[in-house]
This record gives sequence, structure tokens and C-alpha cells, in this order.
Amino acid sequence: MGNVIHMQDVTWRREGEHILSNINWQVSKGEHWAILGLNGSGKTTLLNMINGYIWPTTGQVSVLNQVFGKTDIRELRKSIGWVSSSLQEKIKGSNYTEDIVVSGSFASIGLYDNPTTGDYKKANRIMEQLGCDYLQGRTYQTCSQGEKQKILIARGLMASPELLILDEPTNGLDFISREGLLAAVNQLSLEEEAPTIIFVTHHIEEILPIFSNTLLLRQGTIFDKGKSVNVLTDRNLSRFFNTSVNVEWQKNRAWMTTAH
Ligand SMILES: Nc1ncnc2c1ncn2[C@@H]1O[C@H](COP(=O)(O)OP(=O)(O)OP(=O)(O)O)[C@@H](O)[C@H]1O
Repeated sequence: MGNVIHMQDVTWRREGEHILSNINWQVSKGEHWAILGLNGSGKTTLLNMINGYIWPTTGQVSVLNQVFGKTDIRELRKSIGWVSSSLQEKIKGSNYTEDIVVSGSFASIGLYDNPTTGDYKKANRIMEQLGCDYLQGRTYQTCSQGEKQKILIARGLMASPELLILDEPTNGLDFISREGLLAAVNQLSLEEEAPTIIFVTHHIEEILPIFSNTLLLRQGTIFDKGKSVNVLTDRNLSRFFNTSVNVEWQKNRAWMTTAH
């Protein structure tokens, strides 16, 4: 099994503070991970590190078997799809959805290169797969929040990445759109050439059964990690959130409520 992410004794310090410390984490091919953590726990910092935008102060990082410091990060980034709210903010509302998706081939936000008919065919196939092909011919600004997220995920898949990072993709979605998006992510994971998916969320019930593993991040350290069923327990999450919670499993998803 190949290593998709390998972090060994990683720390990241800024202005005398440890933003990340003692991070030992391995994601193997065939696993999909959820990352859960309160605001400011270091999730974005961790993702920035995986994408090579920041470097560990100490420790070693390798992504897709490429050791940082010995590899061309820009090349590596072509194998990583990253969907985040900061990407969402960069998209121009007047762009056509299919052009946004195609731009994922060129790792550009706008469409500056000359896409081929093949690129558009691929975009169409991915959009079909995510159930958003009906949006072709529409501008981004006319799409709902859920539709926009699907477009950005489709864009992230255009370069056939080996690793797909979905950073709080359900933010701002109503219940129906959220479940629609989760169903699309689930479907995507079943595809033959599916990338490894890292799914960052604040909501436990969004951790679909495909997310075999979960990482709990607290104050820049790993609070717990491992099989989701073992990590998402009453006892563990009560300690993690510092408040008493109950977890109930329904349809292989964990639902959390406060215990009082
Ligand atoms: N460049 C930096 N310099 C100083 N502090 C930083 C820097 N980047 C992040 N931090 C701090 O590190 C901590 C973790 O931030 P990070 O954005 O990784 O958290 P997060 O888990 O993604 O939070 P959220 O859920 O709110 O997005 C925060 O306290 C933040 O202020």
C-alpha cells in the first residue's frame, strides 16, 4: 500500500507559538479520512502543509510518496485537488460552469489556456458523475451554494488527482443540498480511479461510512486518530469537546447531541 500522506514528528511554529506540534499521521491508499476540529485547532494549517504552502519547522512530510525538500512542490500540487472557501471566493461569478471545471486541468482560476474538445468532454463526464451536468451553459453566479460546491469539486477532479481535499464543503448548505453533496461525494468514492479523499468538517454526522478513518485535531495536536467507529465515541468526543455528549449511530453515521 502506498503512502498518500506521511507526517513524522511535525511541528509548525509561528511567532514563538506552536501552531502544530507532534503530528504523526499516515494516510494510506484505499483509506478516506475525515478531519474534525474546533475553530483554530490547526486544520487549515495542516492542509496548507499538505499542499506545500508552508513547511514544517521540524519533522518530515511526504505526500504521494514525495518527500518535501526533495521534490518539485508545484508538480506535486497537480496531483492534489483542493476545494476550500478561499477557492470559492476567487471564482468570477460571470464565468460559465463548464469553463470553471475545465480550468482545473490547468491549475488556473480563469481559463487562460486553450482547452480542447477532450477537456470539455472530460468536464462533462465529471459533472455527470457529480449530478451537476445540467448546469452547463449557466454562469457561476446563477448557481445555488450546493451547485457551486459541486462545480468546484468537479474542477478539483479535472486533473485526475490522487488526493482530493474537501475543506468544509457543506458550509452554508441547507439540509437537502448538504445531503445531495454528501451523496455525490459518496458516489465519487465508488469510482474505479477514485482519489483518496480528505474531508474536513465541523459536523460529525457528515462523516459518511466511506470515511473509514477520522483525525481529531485539538490545539494543534492530534487528540485521537484511527477507525472512525473507534474515534467517534461518547467518551472520546466528550473529552475532545470538553463537554458531555452522546453519540448515536444510525445508517453507519454518527449523530451527536449534548448529554444534558
Ligand atoms: N501565519 C500564522 N501566524 C500566526 N498564527 C497563525 C498563522 N496561521 C495560523 N495561525 C494560528 O494558528 C491557529 C490554527 O489556525 P487554523 O487556521 O489552522 O485553524 P482551523 O482549525 O483551520 O480553524 P477554522 O475551523 O476556524 O478554520 C489559530 O490560532 C491561528 O490564529
